[in-house]
Parts: sequence; C-alpha cells; structure tokens
Amino acid sequence: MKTMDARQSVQNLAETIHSLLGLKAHLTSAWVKSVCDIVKNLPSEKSSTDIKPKDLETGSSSEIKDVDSGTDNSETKDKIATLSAYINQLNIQRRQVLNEFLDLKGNIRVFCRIRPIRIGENFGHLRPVIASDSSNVLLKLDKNKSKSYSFDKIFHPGLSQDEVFSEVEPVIKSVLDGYNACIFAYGQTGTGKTYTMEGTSDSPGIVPRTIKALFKQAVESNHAFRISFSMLEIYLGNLKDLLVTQPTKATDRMLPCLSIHADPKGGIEIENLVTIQVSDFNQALRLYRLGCRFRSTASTNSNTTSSRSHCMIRISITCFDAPERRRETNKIWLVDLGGSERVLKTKAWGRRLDEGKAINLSLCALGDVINALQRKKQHVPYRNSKLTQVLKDSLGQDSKTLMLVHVSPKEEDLCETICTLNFATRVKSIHLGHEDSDEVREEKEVAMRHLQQQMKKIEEERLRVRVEIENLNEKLETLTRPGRSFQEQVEVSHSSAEEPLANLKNKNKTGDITAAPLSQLPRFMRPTFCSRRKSGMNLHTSEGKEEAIGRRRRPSSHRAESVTFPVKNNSEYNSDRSISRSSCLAGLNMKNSADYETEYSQETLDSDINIAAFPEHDTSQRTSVHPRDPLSYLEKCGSQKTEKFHTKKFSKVDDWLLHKNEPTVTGITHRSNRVLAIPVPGKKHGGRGPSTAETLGNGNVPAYDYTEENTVSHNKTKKQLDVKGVEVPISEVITEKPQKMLKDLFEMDSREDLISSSHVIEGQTMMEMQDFGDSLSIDDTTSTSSLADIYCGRLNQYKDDDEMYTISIMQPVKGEICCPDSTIKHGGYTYPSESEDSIIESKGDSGVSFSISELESRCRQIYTEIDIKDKEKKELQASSRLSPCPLKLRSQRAQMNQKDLNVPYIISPGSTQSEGIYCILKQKVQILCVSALLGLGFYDLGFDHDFFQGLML
Ligand SMILES: Nc1ncnc2c1ncn2[C@@H]1O[C@H](COP(=O)(O)OP(=O)(O)OP(=O)(O)O)[C@@H](O)[C@H]1O
Repeated sequence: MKTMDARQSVQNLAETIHSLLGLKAHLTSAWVKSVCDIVKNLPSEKSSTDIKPKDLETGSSSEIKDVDSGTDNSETKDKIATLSAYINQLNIQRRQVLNEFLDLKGNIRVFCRIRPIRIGENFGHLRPVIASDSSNVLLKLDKNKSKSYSFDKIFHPGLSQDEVFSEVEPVIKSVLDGYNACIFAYGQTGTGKTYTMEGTSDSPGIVPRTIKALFKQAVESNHAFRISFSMLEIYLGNLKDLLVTQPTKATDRMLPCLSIHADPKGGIEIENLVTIQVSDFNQALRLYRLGCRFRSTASTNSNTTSSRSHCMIRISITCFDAPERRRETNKIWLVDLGGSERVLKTKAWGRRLDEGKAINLSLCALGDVINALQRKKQHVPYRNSKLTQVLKDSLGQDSKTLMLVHVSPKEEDLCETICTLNFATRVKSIHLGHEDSDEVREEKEVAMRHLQQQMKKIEEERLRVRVEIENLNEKLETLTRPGRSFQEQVEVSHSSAEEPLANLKNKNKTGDITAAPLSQLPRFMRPTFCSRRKSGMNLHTSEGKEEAIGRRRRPSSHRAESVTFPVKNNSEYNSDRSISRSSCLAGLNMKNSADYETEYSQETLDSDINIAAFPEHDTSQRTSVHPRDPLSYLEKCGSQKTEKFHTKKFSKVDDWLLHKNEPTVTGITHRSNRVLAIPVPGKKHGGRGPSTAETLGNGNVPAYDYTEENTVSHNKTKKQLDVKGVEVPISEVITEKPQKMLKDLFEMDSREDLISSSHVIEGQTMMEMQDFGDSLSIDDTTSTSSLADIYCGRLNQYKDDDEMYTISIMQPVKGEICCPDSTIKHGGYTYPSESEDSIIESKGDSGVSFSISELESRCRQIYTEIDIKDKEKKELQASSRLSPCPLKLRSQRAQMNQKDLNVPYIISPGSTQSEGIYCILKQKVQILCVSALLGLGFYDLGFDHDFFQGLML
C-alpha cells in the first residue's frame, strides 16, 4: 500500500511539474530544472535502474561496469535504461560546464581574421597588419609607430577554415543548450567575410559547418530536436526573404511584407519570413544554396563579387522534452554583413553608392547599439536599423555573440583596417565592461583550462556510454522483434524524461531527428491542455486528435511550422514593429495584416485541396497555387498524425525547391531562371554562388555535394547532370528556353538554312558561341532565334581553350538598360521605386559581363551580313526595305549613342509578301518585341506613329 502511495505521488508530482512547465514563464528555469532533477532521482519502480548520485559524480557506476555480464533480456533492458538516464545526467553536466566556460570567455567574443595576400597583390612597403600572437594583432601605422589590438583569437592568413570553425564550435554547442546566438562576419569590403561564412566547395565556411555540427550534436544528444531554416537579406535597409522568389513583373504576385515583431520579453520574430523545417544536413544546405542564389552582389572596384546587403541565416531549434534547456525554442543567426567601404575610395555611384551608404549606415547603427550596451545605457537604439532590430535578442546579454572581424593585409587599406579594429575593440569591451587586471585574467584562464578538461572527460564518458548502449541495443535487436530496437519499446514505459538514445540512433539512420511522437514520451512529459495553451505549443497527439490551439489565433502566415516562437496576440506586441518596404512593393495589393492572414488561411485550404487532389509530381494542374503553398502543405502535414507528418515532411524541402522551378505555377519569374552563373575558375571562389550544376537554368538545386571529406573540384562541375539526368557540359551556353511566342515570331523568318545547331534540353536552349579576342562574336550560323535568345537577355556562357567566361546579360524589361560602366545592368521594371531593389544581380550572377553596345553592334553586324547575303541571293532592293528604324533609348548613354543603335529591319527575303501591310506589320511587331525586351519604351521607338501609318498603307 505504501509503495502504491509512493508511486501515485511520484506520478502526481510529474503531472504537476508538467503543468507548471506550461506556466514556466512565471518560474525561473533554475527552479524547473531543480524540480526535474528531483523527479529524475526519485526511486522508480525498478530499483535496479537507480543511479546513486555518488556514481554519477565519479562517472562510474558499478552497474554500468558490469552491464555486459547480463544475459537475461530484461536485465539488459534495465541496464540500457540505466545508461540512458546516466547519459542524460552527463548531458546536464556538460551543459553546466560549457556554460561556465562560455561565461568566463564572455558573452560576446571577437575574433580577427587577416586575409591572405592574393597572387599579384602587394602588401605595400609597410606590411601593416601582423598577427603577433594568437590573441594580439600589431598594426604598423608608419615606420616608427605601431598599435596593438587584442582579441579573443587572431586567425593569421595561413589558418584554415577548419581551425576557424574549431573556435566557433562552443557557441554552436550552447545553441543546443537553448541559448540564442549570433555569429557575424564584419569587415571592409573584399576582406573575406563571405569566404569565412560561406566558404568554397573545397573548404566550406562557418554556415555549412554550423549546420552540420548542429545536426551532429542534436543526434548525439539524448533529445529530439526540431530544426528550421530561414534566410533573408537586408538590402538598402529592407528585409528580403531569400527563400522565396521576388516578383519581377507587375503581374507577379506581391509577396507579403516581412515585419519585425518584438514580444514583451524581448524575443524577436519576423512575420512572414519563410521558415522551413529541415530533417538533415543536406536539406538545410540545399535551402542555404537556394538562398545564396538570390543574394544581392555586384562588381565593385574593391571586389568583383561584392555583397551588397547583409545576408542573415536563421536556424531555429525547438526541443520540448528538455526542461533543462535555456529556452524551448531558440535560434542562431549567421550573418554575413555587407562590407564597410569608403565611397570615395570605391568610387561607387548610382545604385552601388546607395548600397554602400545603406550598409555603412546599418553598420553604424550596429556600432551604436553595441556602444549603448557597453555603457549599459538605459536606451539601446535598436530601432535605428533593421539589422539591429532583427538581432536584438541575439546581441549581448543572455545570448552568445561571436564577431569575426576581417581585415585586409594591404597598406592601402590601412585606414579601413584601423576603423575595423576600433569597431571590434568597442564590441569586445561589452563583455568585459572594463579591462581585467592580469591577475584576474590569469585566474580566468586557469578556471577555463580546468573547465575544458572537465568537459573533455564528460565527452569521453558520454562516448563510452553511447557505445555501450549501441552494443546492447544491437544485441537486443537480434533477440527481440527485428526492425524495432528495444529502446523504442523501452522509451514508452521508461520513466525518464529523456528520449532514449536508441530511438535517436534509429532516426539518425534516416537523417531524421525531428521531434519524436509525443506518444513516445513518458506521460508526465506530455503537455497538459493547459500548458499547451499557455506556451502556445502546437503538438500532436498520437491519437491524431485535433491539435491544441495556442493562445494566439493569428495564423503563422509564412511560417512553415508553428514551432518557432511562442505565439502572441497582436495586442501583446509592442510598438516595435516594422515593415519591409521592399517586400511590400509600395503597398500594391497591400492589405492590413489581418487581411493577409485571412487570405492566407484561405489559400492554405485551397492549396491543400489542390495538393490532395493532384498527385505530388503533377504540379501542372495546380494552377492556382500560391508561392507559399509548400509551406501551407507543411502546415497541413504538421496537423496530421505524427507518423504521417514524419513521412511527408521529409519531401517538403524537395517540394519547396522543386516549386522554384515552376514559374508558371507560381506566376513568378524565377530570377535565377533569367540569369545563370557559372563560376570562373581563378577569378572568384566557387562558394560565391551556385555552380552550373546547381542552377541548370531551371532553378533546381541539387543535393548538396560537398563535405569536408568529399570535395568537388572545379573540373567536376564541367559536366553535370540536369534534373532529368541528361548530361550538360557547361562549356555550352545555357540559356532558358525563350518565350514561345517570341521564338515563334522569329521563326516566321524563312532563313531555315541559318538555323544553328541550337538544341533544347528540357526547357533549356543550348547555344554555342565563339570567342574572338575580347569581344563576343556570334558566327554566321547563329540563328535568328538564337539572336532572339540574346535579345531576351538570357545568360550565356561560352568557353575557349584557356578560360571560361561568364557573360551575364540581365533580362532587360522596361526602363533603363544601360549603365555607365561597361557592365550590363538590369533594367528596373516600372515598379514603384521601393521595389527596385528586388531586381538586382543575384549572388551567382556575377562574372564577365558584356556591354550592351558590344552585343548590339555584334548582333547588328550579323544581321547586316545575313541581309547582305540575302540581298545577293535574292537581288532584293535592300535600300527600300532595310531602311533603319531609329531606336531611342531612355538611358543617358543610349541617347549619346543613339545614332549608332539603328537596328536594321529583319525581313523575310524568301517571302513573297515582302511588301505591303503584312510585311510592315511583321517588321513592326518584330522590332517591337526586340525593343521591348531590350527595355525600350514603345513610344520612344516611335512605334505609335509608324505603326498607325503602316496600318494605313
Ligand atoms: N582566408 C582566405 N583564404 C583564401 N581566400 C580568401 C580568404 N579571404 C578572402 N579570400 C578571397 O578574397 C576574395 C574576397 O573575399 P570575399 O568575397 O569573401 O570578401 P567580402 O569581405 O565578403 O567582400 P564584400 O564585403 O565585398 O562582399 C575572394 O576571392 C576570396 O576567395
């Protein structure tokens, strides 16, 4: 009877604790943790699973040692359970030690990386930046004067990405422990920020490594994590989601605004930011690559592929069954800041100047925030820039912040280097508050060394126990039902709050480490209805009952899963809310947020019906699918039974990526369908943008194909398979298949003999070009349809024996087409001005660009040559028919060269109707199409006048 009572009380206690967990906002985490510890250490039904505290302290249990001696199944099961509990205790110990360690190091750490000198570059006479030791950098100001800066770590130019990441790793660990974190790369333009964050295929940077480490550590831990991925950029002060295609035409559907919310507790959420749950490293990496393709880059005097925005990757982590974590949901931001630059030096102007100014302004705001934090001011000016608003809950205080400052080794960059190092010093002093004395510093170092040793011991012990559990599991699996590990059976009845390891191991085999079904959790760990309401958790019951509705009734809009942040009622948000103008496209189709949400929830239903009605692969029928549909689908999956959820969601990242290939479905032109980028070996690092294989003209992002062990050389990218498995050699020009109507129009031309070897592979027209010297030439075999391709503004790439070039021709639509430099820039579509920023070169677009005039003159030449041949053949009176039509361009340069830009009429020599209304009409329509695609205005062409005159003939 007594035993029964004791059991009952333990059970009740567990329930009580769980209810309290739902109300834990009012409790300290330390309290919850200590109560949980008490529960875990209470005697359970099976006394054999008890772990004496003494054993845990020493890390050696007599029961653990003789665990192999057990021959009986049930005894082995008990021992596995014991080991599971033991490993949980080790996890807790490890967290505590790591936290102490990081606290000693400071919640903001600053590293400095010195870029290596490139081939052909000079340090200058001074050789100004020298890493004097692992934490000091010496800056030579002149021959006699130098200044020393000290940081947490200095990475001298020779250090590898591996070595850099090893210093970053502790922060990643604390993210698993529930801390918010932010790792950002700061520095002058061209100093290697993107190299550090993104890396190359040969030496991946911090972002891919972090994702990998997070998944690895999540698997190794004894908990079930749910990991979500988002990516945005702040361009010209506006937020832009990098996982969704930006509208490029007036007819494209407007994207919802990204708005920043701050809850009363200071947590930041970005409404409408796409958040996709990822199950493994590859999925996350594919999304990352997708996002990288949409980044805004441009060629500047300092860097051929300069980032013109702040690129921010958010990885959210949720774990419901680990009360000892700092938060149920936390996040890490990985930020590649735009490069600070002196506009006088870079000589930027126009848009580049605006971009530079916007970057500098937001970096200033970051500095101000840091300064205010440092001085412990009451008011921290977070609201001065979007960057600081977004990072508000991840800077200083309770979060772990790591800043990687990048400096150039060159003398000519000395001024910028001083500015950068001063900035970094300001940041560094946040956590110090004041400079520590030598004694204090030494004490700290001793303590840190001690903690490191402790951590190492714990890690080793953890590994040992894991191996033991694995062995026991294997043994049991052969004894018990095949295909299902004992751990799975144990965990249902196991009274531990932790998910058993074997289950995680099994998940690991499929790469799926997301939340385990709640039914597998011990009963007392399952949330009560009350706690779910309170915490806004969106959990599913094993019985497939309707999910508990959180306090917030507002749909989570673009969020793929409602796993991210505690949902709040609108009224609970404070006024710290901002809306990205770029996303709003000047308020076209703008509705208030409530309207949006309503609309979205309806669309979710529509799309769900669509998806249910049509097979997953048959996307062609989903005509009304909104770009957000994959997410809607995810949400729908999320509300289904857990097993279904698990099987479905795995394919959802693929679905999301695949969805990008369907501009007709979404009604949005995929920007990278317009422009492909092929890395130029030796000109820039491959990590800058996707390789040909990644884009292949259809927006498909292939599986992530590099690892630290298995790297892909540039050569490998010379032949890639497309989506359908067809080999696509990248030496050929890859363009998107032109719009059918336009192509048809040009094919009305009867010069069949001139049709080149253009061939089509699954929506991509392959076109060969020849390279004559420095300029682009198109040989006589180039068909008019291929010329149409050029005029359509597709990216073409060609290759000669020595070098591979990338020719990027941004698709001109309306508006300006010319830029003062020799690079073709996109024309701004006649969007409201706020939207223009959505149409800039994407990260992967850069490469060798040709001027429009070069291209035009070559094309004109071809036309002329063709026409001369035709004239000889047909003895036509060229003068009467080839009367040039004066083109008027809007841009300054175009106006300057106006007289040179007379494009001859394209005529049909074989046509019997070479005169009269048909011919004129055809000519007009052809010119109209070509010119419109070149971004010329109809009126500027004089089309209205001529056209009507022609009609009257
Ligand atoms: N540690 C390094 N090792 C090798 N190459 C490097 C390193 N750091 C930078 N580079 C090279 O320097 C060039 C410029 O680097 P990167 O584009 O990363 O600079 P950035 O700071 O991101 O510039 P921006 O702010 O303009 O975007 C690249 O070609 C890159 O490969």
